[in-house]
Amino acid sequence: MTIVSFVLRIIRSAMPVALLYVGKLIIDDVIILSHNHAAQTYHLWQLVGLEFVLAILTDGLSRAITLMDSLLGDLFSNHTSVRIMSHAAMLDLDQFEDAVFYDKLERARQQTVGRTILLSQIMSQIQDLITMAFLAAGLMAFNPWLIIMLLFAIIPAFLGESYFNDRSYLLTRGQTPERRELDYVRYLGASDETAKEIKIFDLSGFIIDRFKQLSARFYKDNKRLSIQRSLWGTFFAMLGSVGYYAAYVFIIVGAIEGKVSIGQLAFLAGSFRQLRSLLEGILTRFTSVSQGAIYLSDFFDFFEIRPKIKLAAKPLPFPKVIQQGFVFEDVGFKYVNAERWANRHLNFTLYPGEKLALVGENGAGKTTLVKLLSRLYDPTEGRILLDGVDLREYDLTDLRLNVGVIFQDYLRYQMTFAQNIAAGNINQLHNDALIKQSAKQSLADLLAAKLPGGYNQQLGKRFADGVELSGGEWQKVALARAYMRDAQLLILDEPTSALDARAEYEVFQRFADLTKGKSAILISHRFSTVRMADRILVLEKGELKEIGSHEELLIKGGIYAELFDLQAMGYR
Ligand SMILES: Nc1ncnc2c1ncn2[C@@H]1O[C@H](COP(=O)(O)OP(=O)(O)OP(=O)(O)O)[C@@H](O)[C@H]1O
Repeated sequence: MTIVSFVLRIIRSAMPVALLYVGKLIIDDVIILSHNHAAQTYHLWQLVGLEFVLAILTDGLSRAITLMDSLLGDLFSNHTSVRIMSHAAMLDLDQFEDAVFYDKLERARQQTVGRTILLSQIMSQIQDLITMAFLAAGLMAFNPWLIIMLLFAIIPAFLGESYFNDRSYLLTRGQTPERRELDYVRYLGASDETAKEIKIFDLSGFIIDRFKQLSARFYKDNKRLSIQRSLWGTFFAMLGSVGYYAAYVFIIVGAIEGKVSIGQLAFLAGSFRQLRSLLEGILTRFTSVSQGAIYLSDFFDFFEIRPKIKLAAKPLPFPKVIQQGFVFEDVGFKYVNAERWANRHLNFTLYPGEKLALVGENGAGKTTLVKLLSRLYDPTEGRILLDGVDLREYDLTDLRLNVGVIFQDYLRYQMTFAQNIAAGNINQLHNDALIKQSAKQSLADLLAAKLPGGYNQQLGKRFADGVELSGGEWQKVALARAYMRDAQLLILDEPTSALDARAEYEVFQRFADLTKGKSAILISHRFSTVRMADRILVLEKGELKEIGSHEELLIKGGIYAELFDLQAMGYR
């Protein structure tokens, strides 16, 4: 389609000069005929017919080009969005936690909306330049000096435009973090997810003020540049006009002196008028094309970002049955921009079939440990072995299939009930039996029975006919995801925090049954849950402080015993 559009444009670019030239021939003919009434008019009517056909063709070509442009624009936009999503999916979690990365992502994303027309603009630019070349060739045939005069008239304008393009790009680029904040504030101010809290705390005034502050600053900076640009632009345009009119006068004088025919005068004057408006168009477009081109480098910058988690050159398949378990050897992890270690000096073994509970205060490093096990991050120091081999040697997809994690901040997909569960193993999206079985295991099946649409019920309030669930109900749905795959290690990060006491008890009874023979890690702040584990690992400030069974740790009388007593006291 791009090639067709290009060819059409080339043909279209020859049209103005052809029309003008036929016009010239017509005028010259009419003048001859007006002096000589006996002459044949057949040739004249042929020319008029030709001009008519050319005019219709010009119009048709323009429409075809516009159509192609809009279709190409849509395709381009869809294609780039897909590419951005696919590339983002390849990158690591910690890259998403980095502000510089977000700026790049944001700038790349802008390209899909703002720059879709770039391609058609470049093609229009080429088309107009070719038209100009045709028109200029006509002028050149008349007198080469005219072209040189015109060139001198337009060069300052081009230089001026590119200077301001650079400045405007630098300004916009510098504003990227604030623009993201602006978008975020706009989202806070008007979104279904934030409305409840914004109302309760009456935050709208605060948010609107922040928006006004940020947007006023942008406005001020942009205004200054726009005014400068416009003043200089006017000055350069005036210079240009002086050049055109000097050349124009030159031709008129030629006509008065009888050096050019009236037809030629009409042709040259027409060429001039067209050249002038073409140049204007080219200059304006030059601004957006060159801006587009500069912004395009951001687009490619984003695709330059490579994931840091290296895939093994010869990845090993995940063991069919884990033999020795996971061994942590002095594992430490520090987040990219953090001062503190989130995990440090971890030495322990998770045996096959073992149920291990992680306990520790907020920020002790429990979730981080789980992220290391599922290779969302690699350890900063030390290593994790699985059956004696470094986790990094295993095939990543295989590993993720075998290590199932339900995080505490799981997603509430605004999709159907069944799709929400199938998210746990999207290859089984159409396996209704498995979805139902998983729902049963997490107690979500009772919920499905109550929903008007059953398993096809749209969840969440964002789309039509959606039903909102309670916190605990969402949690049961998310929990069902864990049962969608036959993972050998199942990790639940505070999976029952929103469940009522009865549901929690039942969920764990089932969990214990369903994961018999498999390894599992539970993170919980509820000791009623924790004590069901074979062993408990107590973390403090990222380090392992105690490990053992509930009874052993109580006898030891350390941190675990203290925390347990504290909670038990609350129930007395
Ligand atoms: N994405 C991140 N970037 C930087 N630091 C982080 C990030 N996530 C967590 N941290 C820091 O790492 C430390 C451990 O966090 P982690 O989430 O592992 O704690 P946790 O034990 O799971 O806490 P909680 O019980 O509150 O869920 C915290 O001090 C936290 O500030």
